[in-house]
Amino acid sequence: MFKNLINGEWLDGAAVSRNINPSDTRDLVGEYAQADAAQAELAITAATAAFPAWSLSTPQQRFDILDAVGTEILARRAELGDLLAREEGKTLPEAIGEAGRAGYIFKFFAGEALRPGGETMPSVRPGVGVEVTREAIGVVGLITPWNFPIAIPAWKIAPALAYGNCVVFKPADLVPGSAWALAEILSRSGLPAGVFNLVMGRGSVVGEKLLHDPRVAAISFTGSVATGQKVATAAVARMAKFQLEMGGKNPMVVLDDADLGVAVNAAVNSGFFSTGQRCTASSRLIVTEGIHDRFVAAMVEKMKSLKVDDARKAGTDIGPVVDASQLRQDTDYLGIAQDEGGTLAHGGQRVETNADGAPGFYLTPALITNTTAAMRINKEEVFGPVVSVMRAKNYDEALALANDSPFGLASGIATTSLKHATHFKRHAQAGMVMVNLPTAGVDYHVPFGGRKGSSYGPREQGRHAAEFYTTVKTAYTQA
Ligand SMILES: NC(=O)C1=CN([C@@H]2O[C@H](COP(=O)(O)OP(=O)(O)OC[C@H]3O[C@@H](n4cnc5c(N)ncnc54)[C@H](OP(=O)(O)O)[C@@H]3O)[C@@H](O)[C@H]2O)C=CC1
Ligand SMILES: O=C(O)CCC(=O)C(=O)O
Repeated sequence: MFKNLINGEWLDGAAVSRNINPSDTRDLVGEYAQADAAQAELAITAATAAFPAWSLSTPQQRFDILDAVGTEILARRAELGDLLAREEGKTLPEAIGEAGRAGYIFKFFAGEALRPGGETMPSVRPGVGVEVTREAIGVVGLITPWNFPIAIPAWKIAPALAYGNCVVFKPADLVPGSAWALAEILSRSGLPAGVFNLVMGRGSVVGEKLLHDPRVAAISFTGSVATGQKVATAAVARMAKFQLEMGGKNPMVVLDDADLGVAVNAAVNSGFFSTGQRCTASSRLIVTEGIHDRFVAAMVEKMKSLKVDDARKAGTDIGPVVDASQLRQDTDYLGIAQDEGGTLAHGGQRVETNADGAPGFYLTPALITNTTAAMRINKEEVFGPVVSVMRAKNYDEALALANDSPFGLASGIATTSLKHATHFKRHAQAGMVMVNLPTAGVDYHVPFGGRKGSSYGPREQGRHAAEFYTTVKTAYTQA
């Protein structure tokens, strides 16, 4: 049984959760502790007690710890990637890549611990000096989703610690394995007891405790819009700082002048890789008249070559959906899209067993054509390997359709026109814009986040992470 880490000790939970491999549902990855509210309370108490000393730790101490954690993750990325692929279902190369990304994130924020910055300036009053510095905010509650079981925890935990905060980390119940492995590395890193706490357990129990405890100064959340709204309501009620990364309905515009191969590769990658379970996935393809039919035909040809199989098997392009509930959501939307008048051009078949006969949550990637902006398939996040195509008369209509969404995370365009690429970068209503690239698969050293219903609060990742994990102090001194 894998236990929770609270105040430097490994503790049994109040219950046990079974971590199941979605590629083969007979395979039990492990049994993991599930905390109750009392155990979450213990973790918050430990983090609160550890904060005064940790917030005053030196940049060297923080650098050494975070750098060592990054080094170990990178050295073990194949093993950590294997565990990740086994519990979440993304392919082994994707999972190893994600583990590597987590390692580099720790190294990036190790460096940031050495670059605290600050400003000094004269006051407008004679003889007075002004210093502007950043300080840690306190205990932060980190609530993460299942689709990036090690990278998202890393990009919340590493900056939190780098800037001197103490952490209570609640991973998604579906993927405790990667979270536990990361916590185990952190437990040997030299962090004082209580600075980092792992509290595996249900969102409705542990997550809710973090939202409502007045000692938790800030909440960083990634997950669904519905839960994000709960986080916001609870945090505002007690004036806690919060940051939300939620859904996307990311468009990719394909213009007549696009390189067909580039456009198809970008659309297949960002629509279907990681089984479409990325908030940055391109789920709306907006294609201009002159290339529409050639593009759809090339997409279908490419999709025929995609191998849907066990996530850890060599040659698999698309692993299973994460669980039965997400699979139901995906197939429900396939039905909704067709009922609304869309055409299932390819895929969308439920596959009960993989090539070796193992039962899993397999679904072949689906392309739905003849859709319009009014359809639910173009408004609501599916979070699976389901992509729709809309026709546009020209660039202007394509841009308008791309921006016609309650979400605004990532937006892409495939074009060889510098004029259109430049205009799109300026006018796409999204936090991230990609030209001739997939909308998914972002760098780890630059800001990540969106607009409208996708995100709320300061950006994550890169140097911008300091905005959330620190608070600004302005000090005046009369000489
Ligand atoms: N933007 C993104 O990256 C993601 C978007 N999604 C979207 O969300 C849909 C549903 O996925 P799901 O996993 O249910 O997403 P949730 O928003 O329910 O889960 C995200 C995290 O929030 C926790 N949580 C759940 N309820 C609460 C609560 N009341 N208070 C505090 N924390 C809570 C979850 O815990 P627990 O796991 O224990 O329930 C998990 O750790 C997907 O189909 C997809 O559309 C999902 C994942 C990532
Ligand atoms: O596309 C990426 O690299 C990141 C996606 C992500 O963070 C998410 O899906 O939650």
